[in-house]
Amino acid sequence: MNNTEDLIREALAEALDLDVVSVDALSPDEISEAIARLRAKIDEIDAEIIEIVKRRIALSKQIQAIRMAHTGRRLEHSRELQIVNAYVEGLGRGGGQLALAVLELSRGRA
Ligand SMILES: O=C(O)C(=O)C[C@]1(C(=O)O)C=C[C@@H](O)C=C1
Repeated sequence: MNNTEDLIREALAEALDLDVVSVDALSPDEISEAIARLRAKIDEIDAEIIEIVKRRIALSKQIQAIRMAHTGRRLEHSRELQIVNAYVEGLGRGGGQLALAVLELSRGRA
């Protein structure tokens, strides 16, 4: 049994709430059901991500407004670098793209 097969079996077993799954024994409807259940979980996570990003944007705008009022500068490049590095550390190279997208949502185009 290779790793991919194990992964699929475990995913199906978890999604369908079964102890052991023989993948070959599942009907097309059961496979569709498993995918629908996994997608529902993804939808929940995406909704949470959207809420969290909205909270982040609000905080970022507060900081930007405060700094703008006190220094006349809205952005802080060194802080943005820290953030990009943290995302790369946490998620690998693609994390950097995500950080840039989050930053753009938070402060507009740099
Ligand atoms: O941390 C700050 O100083 C912010 O203004 C927030 C934030 C961000 O969204 O993370 C936004 C703009 C700055 O250039 C740096 C970071």
